[in-house]
Amino acid sequence: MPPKKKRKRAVDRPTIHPRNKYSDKPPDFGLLASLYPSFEPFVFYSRDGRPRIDWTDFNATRELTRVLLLHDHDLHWWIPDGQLCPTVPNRSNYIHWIEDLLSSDIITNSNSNGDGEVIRGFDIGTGANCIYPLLGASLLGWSFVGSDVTDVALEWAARNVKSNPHICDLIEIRKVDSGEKTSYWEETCNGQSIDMGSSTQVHETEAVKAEPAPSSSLKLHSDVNKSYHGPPVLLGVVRDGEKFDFCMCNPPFFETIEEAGLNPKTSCGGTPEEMVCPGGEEAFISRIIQDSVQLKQSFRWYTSMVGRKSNLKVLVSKLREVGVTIVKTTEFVQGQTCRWGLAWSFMPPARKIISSHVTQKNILSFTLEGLQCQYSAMHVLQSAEAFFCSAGASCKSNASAFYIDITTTKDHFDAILNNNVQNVDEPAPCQYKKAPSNGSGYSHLPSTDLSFRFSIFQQVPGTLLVRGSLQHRDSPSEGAFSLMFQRLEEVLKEKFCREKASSGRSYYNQAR
Ligand SMILES: C[S@@+](CC[C@H](N)C(=O)[O-])C[C@H]1O[C@@H](n2cnc3c(N)ncnc32)[C@H](O)[C@@H]1O
Repeated sequence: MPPKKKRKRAVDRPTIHPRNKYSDKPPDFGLLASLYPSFEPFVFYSRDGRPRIDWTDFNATRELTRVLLLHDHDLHWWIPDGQLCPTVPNRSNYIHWIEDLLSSDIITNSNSNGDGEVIRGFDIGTGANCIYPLLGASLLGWSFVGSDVTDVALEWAARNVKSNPHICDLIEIRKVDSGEKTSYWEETCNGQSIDMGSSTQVHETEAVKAEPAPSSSLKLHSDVNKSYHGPPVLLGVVRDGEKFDFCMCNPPFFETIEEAGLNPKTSCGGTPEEMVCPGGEEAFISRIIQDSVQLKQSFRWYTSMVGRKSNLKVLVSKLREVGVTIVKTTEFVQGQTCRWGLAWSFMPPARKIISSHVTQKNILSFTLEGLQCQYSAMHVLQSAEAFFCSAGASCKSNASAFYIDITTTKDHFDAILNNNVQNVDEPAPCQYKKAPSNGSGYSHLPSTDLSFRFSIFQQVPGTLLVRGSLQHRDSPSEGAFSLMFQRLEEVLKEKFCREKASSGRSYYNQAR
């Protein structure tokens, strides 16, 4: 019997972001107990002499969070009994991942305020604990809007902000109205609550109606998948003209409180309002996606935590359908549990993932960017096959590996290039000149058969890399191959891309 494949243990996986305060040194319960008498009763020593706490005791986990925020982050913090109690090292990982996204050069890297200074984030469902704004503001100086729906969350989030005068100017707590209107409610440093009045923006029902019919085909999925019927999430909460660098969310993961269950090994609290929403996290995050389709570049990055890998897959497919420019995922390992981070953007990419042409003559490639959402790689493969077959070439396709092996003769080339000549406005600066003869009019067409492989690769959602590779290196027919590939690029772009081929005849500038 072959040896069983060993499952990668959680221990082998990176569990903490390298910039996380606790990456080198986990919290020292013994030290904290000696410094904070209120924490001391919760610490006991196991047989190996190591200080421990009872993770099933809500009071112990809450006191640990309180002293960690105080000791390591200079933050004053508290939540009432039963509210969701965050673990500081885990929540910090999400903040640092966003920091990585913001500093990456994948998308245009300008600050939302245009002043290059304060990063502005939106925490969807900040909770009573208000943990992300508190950490983001104290660790990185970011400013936040933290939204929530429940009175207890709004009241305690505001208290937690007010208890920290050094960062309170950076955080606004915003009420999401689940009723007819969305009103804004801010807590200022001196404790005044300000009702900003009714929003002129659409409330939830209207927001749903306002979406264009196919709403980038999210409907396709929502018919079979879960849909959200709750208070507004982003649309109707974000104000007209507001810009953010990112949004983040630790969504209500579960559909029922029974499903949420009680993890017998820990007690982090969590009320039904915090943990549960109809349709669970899939529905909640799908709403964020729907809202992002409307809000587009109002946020540089949209992000959410995802609790289940199966949901992550569904959500990534939804994102592929709505034409985002980039999707990023990460894994957060938290003790024995795994969570995932999902991020997407509608900002233009700052750099090409791969250059649109490669330098080898016998391998050519181009990207199909801005693929219309109703098309997939399979459609492109089929069209390419039709393109070659209609010219009489012999095609052998492998649909599961997304390639076609093609053999063409001089006559096939003639057929393809003849068509090409009719559609090309400017002469291609290559060795093949239009000749005053019959057929394609091209001299130097291959005298022997030409075999090549046409392959398709998904780069990012909405972007395919199309590659053609000649079977024989240093073939004398490279030029003809290149011309034929140009023709194919035109045809595919014309058919599948929002921006048609005429706008990007980049192959003439092919670097060799
Ligand atoms: C799992 S808790 C997360 C709390 C906190 N961010 C954390 O990570 O510990 C989810 C929060 O989302 C809030 N929530 C539910 N629906 C919401 C909505 N439509 N808009 C804003 N917050 C919402 C809940 O009240 C709850 O506080």
